[in-house]
Amino acid sequence: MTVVVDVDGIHKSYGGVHAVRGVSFRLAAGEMLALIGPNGAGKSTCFNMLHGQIKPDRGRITILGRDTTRLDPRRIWALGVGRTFQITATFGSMTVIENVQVALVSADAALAWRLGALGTLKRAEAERLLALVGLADQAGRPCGELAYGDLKRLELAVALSNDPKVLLMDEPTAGMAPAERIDLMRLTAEIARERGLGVLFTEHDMDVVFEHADRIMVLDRGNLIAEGSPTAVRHDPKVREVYLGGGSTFAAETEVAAPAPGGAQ
Ligand SMILES: Nc1ncnc2c1ncn2[C@@H]1O[C@H](COP(=O)(O)OP(=O)(O)OP(=O)(O)O)[C@@H](O)[C@H]1O
Repeated sequence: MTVVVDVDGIHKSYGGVHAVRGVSFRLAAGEMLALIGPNGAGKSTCFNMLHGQIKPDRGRITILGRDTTRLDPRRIWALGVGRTFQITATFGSMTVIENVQVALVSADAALAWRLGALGTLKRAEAERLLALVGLADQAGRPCGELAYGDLKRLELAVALSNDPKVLLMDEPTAGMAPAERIDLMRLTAEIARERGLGVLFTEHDMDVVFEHADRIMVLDRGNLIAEGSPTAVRHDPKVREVYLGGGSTFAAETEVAAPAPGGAQ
């Protein structure tokens, strides 16, 4: 097993709030690893530490063999870490393919686009990425006209533009219709397996999690309370307690204890 991310005892507090308490885990190449937990469990804080937006108070993060604990997001991205956002971050006034071209050539290309000179720059590579995510026929449309599900696919293409070995997806399917969610994560899982890409994702939709994660980690109030296969996590008493025993805050997520239709067993 090739370990692409190795997290060792990371902590983060905000004043008196212990957002993340001593979390450790590993992500392997080609693995789909889900990080779940109720609201406020610490998922976003973990993500933000992994991609460098915030620094842990303690602990160590190693990505692709490099200590990234104190690196800024740009340096982490340059190592081969792709990222998608909860809220899509595309340029609405550019065409679909221009968004990917800009990602492929980064800062210089944004200037080229403003000068109207993006032209054929990285066009073939951008076309390949659009084909990979099923958007080849949308390439010339203004990005602002895309349906939300297609925007999410475009974001995936943009995230893959630096040929990452690690992909961090913070609630990738937020705001999507249920069928689109399953499609996006199926596509992501296929790409992950083909390219040996390690994918860490947070997700509130338990059908998506149980259908597509190879392994699931459960956070509760900053602590990693369970970790294992979807079957093991589904039957873990601590997880059931967190999702079912905690009262109304967890009501929206009670599906965790119910068999996911067609989900992994
Ligand atoms: N910048 C901040 N300042 C103060 N407290 C914060 C900050 N960011 C997060 N917290 C607190 O840390 C805890 C963990 O928050 P975090 O956003 O990581 O949880 P989460 O699992 O991602 O929640 P959600 O599912 O609602 O996005 C919460 O109690 C939150 O209020």
